[in-house]
Amino acid sequence: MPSDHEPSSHALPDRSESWSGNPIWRLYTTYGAGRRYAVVGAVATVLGRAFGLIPAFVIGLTVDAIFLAERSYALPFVPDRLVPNTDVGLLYLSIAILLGAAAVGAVASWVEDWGWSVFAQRVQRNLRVDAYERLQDLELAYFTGQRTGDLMSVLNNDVNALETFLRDGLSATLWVLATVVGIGVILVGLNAPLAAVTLLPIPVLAAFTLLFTRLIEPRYLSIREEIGDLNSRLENNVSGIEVIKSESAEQFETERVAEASDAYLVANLSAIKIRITYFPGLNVISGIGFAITFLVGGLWVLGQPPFGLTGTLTPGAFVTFVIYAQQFLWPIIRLGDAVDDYERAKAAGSRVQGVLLRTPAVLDRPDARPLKMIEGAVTYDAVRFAYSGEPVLTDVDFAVDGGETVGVVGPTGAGKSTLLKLLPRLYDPDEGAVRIDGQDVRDVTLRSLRRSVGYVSQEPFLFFGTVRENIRYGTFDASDDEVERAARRAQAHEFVENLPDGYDTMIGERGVKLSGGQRQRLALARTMLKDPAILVLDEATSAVDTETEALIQTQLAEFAADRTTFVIAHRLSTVRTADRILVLDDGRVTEDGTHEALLETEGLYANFWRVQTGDIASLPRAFIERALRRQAVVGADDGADEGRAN
Ligand SMILES: Nc1ncnc2c1ncn2[C@@H]1O[C@H](COP(=O)(O)OP(=O)(O)OP(=O)(O)O)[C@@H](O)[C@H]1O
Repeated sequence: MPSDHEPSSHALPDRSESWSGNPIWRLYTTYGAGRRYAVVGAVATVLGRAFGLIPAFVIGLTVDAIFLAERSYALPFVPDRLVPNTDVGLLYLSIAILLGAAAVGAVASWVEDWGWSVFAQRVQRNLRVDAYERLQDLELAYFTGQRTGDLMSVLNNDVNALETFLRDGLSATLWVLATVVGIGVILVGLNAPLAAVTLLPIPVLAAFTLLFTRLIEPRYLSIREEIGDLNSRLENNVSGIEVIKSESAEQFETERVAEASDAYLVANLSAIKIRITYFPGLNVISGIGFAITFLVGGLWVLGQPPFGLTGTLTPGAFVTFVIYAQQFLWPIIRLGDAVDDYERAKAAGSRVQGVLLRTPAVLDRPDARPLKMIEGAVTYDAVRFAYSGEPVLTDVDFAVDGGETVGVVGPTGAGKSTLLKLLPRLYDPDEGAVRIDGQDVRDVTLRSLRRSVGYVSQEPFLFFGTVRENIRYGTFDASDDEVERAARRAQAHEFVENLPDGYDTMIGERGVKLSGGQRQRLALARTMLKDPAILVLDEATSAVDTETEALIQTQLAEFAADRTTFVIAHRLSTVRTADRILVLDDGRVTEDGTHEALLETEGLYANFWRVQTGDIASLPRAFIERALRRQAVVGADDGADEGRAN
């Protein structure tokens, strides 16, 4: 079995492939590297089946040769000299063959399960790792447009459905084929016309199964969608449990979960109705087939063969026919299961493929080179950007010299975060270009770009793990001393030291045990440890108290002195000392200058300053009216931001 860290032995599927054709086949051709295990499983399946068919044949032979003396005891592939010449000796031989067949069958069954399971588990492992790798390569916009639960269900349920089919479905299909072919060959050898009667239900069963697949396929697709919905709801609620509790929304959420569960139930029931009709249908068809074999064979043994059939049918051969005809039932039910697994796997396969083959909107160009950082000058050149529809940034033009500290301020929703997310290519502009030291960020490798740009967001994400692991995240080779130094600079060291296990304290899945300000300081420490040439602080200290912020500012001033730094802030004291301040309003840079210069301009910045220094009385009427209008718009878009400053 592969270890957890076994490197994939296959290349990731080519994104430029066209995705027509059967998704399971495509996935098999890409991920079937462990098919030698499947081959072992397949050989064991066929061998097990061959030995499983021996008893019915030997019982028939024993009846005819020993009890009725109607034919000689002739075993295929066994020389006559090895066959005893007394009836009791022959009986012992029959029993020995039956026991031997059972023993070989048991060993074959073990090997069969082992081979198919190892094969399917390896496919599952590689497919999941690749699907995850491809998923995380996709652009940020893909994730914001998808629900987490949906993505989780692709990586979990869908990958598992494929594993189930490869483990059980494929082996069952082969098992059925081996059984039908094996029984067919033996029966034709014993009595061809009666064999034709016994095998008659097979085409009928095939047609019935085809009808089943047509009916069930769309239902399985909708089950997959509903389970995605349900997972999303559950995931969302577990993450938002604090809000649910504080808003006493338990009843409301239970109802929403019930609704999603109802939809899943309805989708499942619709498939179940088809499935539970299918299996009895199979039984009825094979039961009728069995009855016909019994009737024709029975009449024949009685010397009255119907339909003008001629020749003789010995009672022993009839017993063999009857046992085999009954044995059809199991393979057919297994076939039903296999078809069922196949349909689920096909629905799952097309969703997994959707992730595997999706081309990221933001990716390295074929000729991308590492970023050559010279002084860290940043230029935005006629940049336009929209998430979808409404433009968020319009004709943004500015140039920042290497080493400058630039404050970015503006009303909520003006596009400040968006503006700076274009720098590490979390999004690409629709028009214009963002350049670092003259190089378009789209022409350099993402890896080198993102190593050079440190982005500390307003709501930092902490991973489940220790404080140390969280600070070291991204700079995995940093020493403990370096981690501590970064924490000191971010004013995090003291509170970390006071945690129960200091730097080794485990923090919750999203750092829930830490305050907002503490989380921000850890995120800041993480970026300081990374030591990027360009630093973007997006409201990175907004949750920190003013006293701690003042301490952070002193450290930051030193840290930012020799690197280009952008500081997005609502609290203007945070950017007051910046070399330059850009004012963004409605997606455009409307003011650009030092704090003093902007105050003199008497524009938006000067009014913000008045608000923050409590000089409300001298605010121009137009500013207040505009702010009220903007609040109405932003409030309609995003109620959470309503109470913010500015
Ligand atoms: N992922 C997204 N998908 C779609 N629209 C978005 C997305 N992120 C932001 N927006 C929209 O883009 C606009 C600008 O958002 P942005 O976060 O850049 O503003 P901001 O100036 O940083 O605001 P704030 O001061 O409130 O943080 C807003 O109207 C917002 O609703």
